Amino acid sequence: MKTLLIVNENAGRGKTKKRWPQFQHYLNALGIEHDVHLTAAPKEAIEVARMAGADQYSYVVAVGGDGTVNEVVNGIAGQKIAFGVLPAGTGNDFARMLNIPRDPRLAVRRLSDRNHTAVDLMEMNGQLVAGAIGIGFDGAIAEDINRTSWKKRVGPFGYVLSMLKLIFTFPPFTMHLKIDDRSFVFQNCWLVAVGNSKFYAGGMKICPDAKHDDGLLDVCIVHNMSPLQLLKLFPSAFSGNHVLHPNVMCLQGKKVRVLTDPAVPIHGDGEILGRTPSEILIRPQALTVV
Ligand SMILES: Nc1ncnc2c1ncn2[C@@H]1O[C@H](COP(=O)(O)OP(=O)(O)OP(=O)(O)O)[C@@H](O)[C@H]1O
Repeated sequence: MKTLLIVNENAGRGKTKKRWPQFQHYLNALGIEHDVHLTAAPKEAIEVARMAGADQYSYVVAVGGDGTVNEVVNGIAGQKIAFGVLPAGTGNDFARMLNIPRDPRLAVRRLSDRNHTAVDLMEMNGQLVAGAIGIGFDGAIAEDINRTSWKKRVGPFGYVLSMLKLIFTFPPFTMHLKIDDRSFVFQNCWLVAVGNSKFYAGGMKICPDAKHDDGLLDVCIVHNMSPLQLLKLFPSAFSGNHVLHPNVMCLQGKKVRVLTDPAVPIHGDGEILGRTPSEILIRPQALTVV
C-alpha cells in the first residue's frame, strides 16, 4: 500500500519544520513505508494530491493544519485514495473532529492501525470543505486575518483582534436563506455558519450539534443583536452555549442557499471562498479517512 505524506513545514506558525523529524522518527519506528513531498508554496498540496492516484498511492496523508487538510482533500477528490492527517497546524479542527491526537507518537500509531472511517464533506461552488463555512461577519474576519500575515501567526489571538477591529464597522445584512424546500428571511444578520464539524477556529463549537457522518449540514444563524450583545455572546461559542441565545437559530438540511444584500465574504475552514450568493451541498461519506 503506497503512502504519500504531503508536509507543510510552514503550518503551526512555522513550527512544523521542527516537529516533522519527530513524525518521521515514529513513522520509521512503526515501519510505515512512505514517500514525502514538502510543499514549497500555498496551494501546491492540491496539485501534488491530484497526481497521487496516477502515481499509484492508496493513502495520502496531510502533515499540517486545516489549510493543508483542505488542499489535500480537494486534490484527492474523485480518486480511490484514503486520506490521513498528522496534525501539525495551529487550530487542527479536522483532527479534533476525529479525535486524532496531536502527540506525534500517538498520531502516527493511529495512522498505523489502518482503520478506515467515512466522513461527509461539504461542497460550495465546486470546492470541498471538511469543517465549517462562515458567511458574513465570520468571512470578514477570515479576510482580515488572511490580509495581515502576522495575525495568522498569533493563532486564536489574531481571530479575536480581527473581531474587535470589525465588530463596530461591519454592517449587518439582509439574508434570504433556503434550506432544502424551506425559505427564511433574516434582517440584521451578522453571520450564518454551515457546519459539517462542530469545531471551528481552533475549537470554537460554532455548530455544536454537527456530526461529520450524519449526511446533514448544520446551520447556525446569528441575527438582530447589537455589536455589544455579539461581543458578550462570543465567549459562549467555545462551549456551544451561544445557541441558547434567542437571536441564534439552528437548522439542519442537505442543501443550503444563501442570498444576501449586500454581498458578504465567505470562508471555508479559514480559507477565503469568495462572496455570496452561494449554494452549499452535503456530500455524504465522500471521504475515507484512515
Ligand atoms: N511552503 C509553504 N510556504 C508558505 N505557505 C505554505 C507553504 N505550504 C503550504 N502553505 C500554506 O500554509 C497555510 C497554512 O497552513 P495550515 O492551515 O495547514 O496551518 P495552520 O494555519 O497553522 O493551521 P490551522 O489552519 O489548523 O490553524 C496554508 O494555507 C497553505 O496553503
